[in-house]
Amino acid sequence: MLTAHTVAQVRAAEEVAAVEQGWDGLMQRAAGALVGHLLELVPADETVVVLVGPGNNGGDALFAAARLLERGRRVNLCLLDASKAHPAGLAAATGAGAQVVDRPEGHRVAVDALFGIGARPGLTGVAAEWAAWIERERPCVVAVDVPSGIGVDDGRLDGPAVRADHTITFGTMKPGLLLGPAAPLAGRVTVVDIGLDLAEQRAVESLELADGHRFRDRMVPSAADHKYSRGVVGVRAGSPEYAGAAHLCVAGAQAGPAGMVRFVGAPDLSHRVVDRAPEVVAGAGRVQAWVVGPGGEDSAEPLDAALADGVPVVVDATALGHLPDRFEVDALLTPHAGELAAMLGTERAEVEADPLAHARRAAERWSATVLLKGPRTLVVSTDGRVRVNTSGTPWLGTAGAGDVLAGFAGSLLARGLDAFDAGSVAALLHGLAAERVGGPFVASDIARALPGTLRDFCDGSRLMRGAEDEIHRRREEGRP
Ligand SMILES: NC(=O)C1=CN([C@@H]2O[C@H](COP(=O)(O)OP(=O)(O)OC[C@H]3O[C@@H](n4cnc5c(N)ncnc54)[C@H](O)[C@@H]3O)[C@@H](O)[C@H]2O)[C@H](O)CC1
Ligand SMILES: [K+]
Repeated sequence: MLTAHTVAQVRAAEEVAAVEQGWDGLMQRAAGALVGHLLELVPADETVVVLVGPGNNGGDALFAAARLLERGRRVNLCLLDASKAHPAGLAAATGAGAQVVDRPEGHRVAVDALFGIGARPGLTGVAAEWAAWIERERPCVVAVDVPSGIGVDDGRLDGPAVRADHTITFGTMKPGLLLGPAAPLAGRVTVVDIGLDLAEQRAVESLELADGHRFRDRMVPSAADHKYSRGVVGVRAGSPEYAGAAHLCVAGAQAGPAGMVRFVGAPDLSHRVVDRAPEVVAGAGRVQAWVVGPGGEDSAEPLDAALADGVPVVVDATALGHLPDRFEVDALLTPHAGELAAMLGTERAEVEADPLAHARRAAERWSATVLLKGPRTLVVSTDGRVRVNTSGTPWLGTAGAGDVLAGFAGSLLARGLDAFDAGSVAALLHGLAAERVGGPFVASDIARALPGTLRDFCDGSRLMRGAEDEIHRRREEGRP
């Protein structure tokens, strides 16, 4: 599981680490880690330009520049404000032979050390000009700690920011490297250890395939299980206009760990669902969770009927327009940005600019877990926990993908996961299934890939196969 911490949490952990390592020690450790990655990332014959800001972020990079020069690399410096550049770092870099240049133009590799976690979002003046040069010329950019100018705690963009290919971040991920419009600006992120202890701090989390062991026992049936003990998931989805949504939601529900899918809808739609998926039981009956809304009629009735059962519920699409004042059951709301905007009476662009704040607001407002779909799907619980999903591909922007997701999440809920786990595991596996298929694909392909993805998640077999392959490769190459 990846974890990201806020600026305040990092600052507090730095204070503790500095008692042992000293502030200089911390900075040297950050610089050392940075050098190691730069030596790997930057071709030996390239001259690197380091964009140096006024704080410790610039300091990290100046000490790294000195060490690069000692290793025979060529480094130029662009100083945002020569009078404010970290004095000892600047002395070290220039002492090792770094040249100060006025402009970054002409370089093909840049290190972005303008601002780190001390930054306000949005660059101005010369820093904004240098960010514009990066946009225009697209040099390879390695960002130090964070791409300068992003909203570190929330992933907001408030004006220009640096677009990086790689980010070497210290001690922990930062929320802005994972979520919101800022996340894509970080490129590939590497977390390096500088001795910060954040283990006890609540983090923004991101599940990975390797986290299956946390959920395995709650999903894989035991020898004593039967279809009812595995959980029954009920689906109220589809309409004459959107019959396909019923099929896709059912397909998602069938791909999950529950033992049975029940479908409730108009008689001819029910017949069509059962014709296509003979394992489905049509008609009302006991369920452990409901999925309501995909392609459904714009009416309050399906959600009201589901809520009357008092079991957990996934609420999607049209049902999001008929929410109760507050949920009394464990509920997972699965809007995209447009739907969340409508729920909160705001604009889609507002939600896209600050997804975390809006998802939080809705979770509080309705006392429900909110899964906000997007390139980085967010899951926010009623008690403020946050998970961000990083799996998936842009091919997932395809009709019906959300119907499959809602059904699959419903199956996890029926199996006994709470809404936070069900939503975040569903988003992870939905994205991994998409990666597995490759794309282009249709939503049914995702539903078909989900059972194998779920199995790999639970038994770790793909990981083990990956590790075995790696061991085999190393042996063949005579490596340890
Ligand atoms: N504390 C340590 O010893 C360590 C820090 N590390 C690195 O340091 C940065 C954080 O450094 P800090 O000096 O606190 O802040 P910045 O370098 O990010 O910049 C602060 C400086 O810039 C001004 N400023 C901020 N935003 C803007 C803006 N948008 N436009 C103009 N000016 C801005 C602000 O007022 C300050 O004066 C951290 O990220 C690490 O890279 C290491 O981790 C080692 C330990
Ligand atoms: K930076």
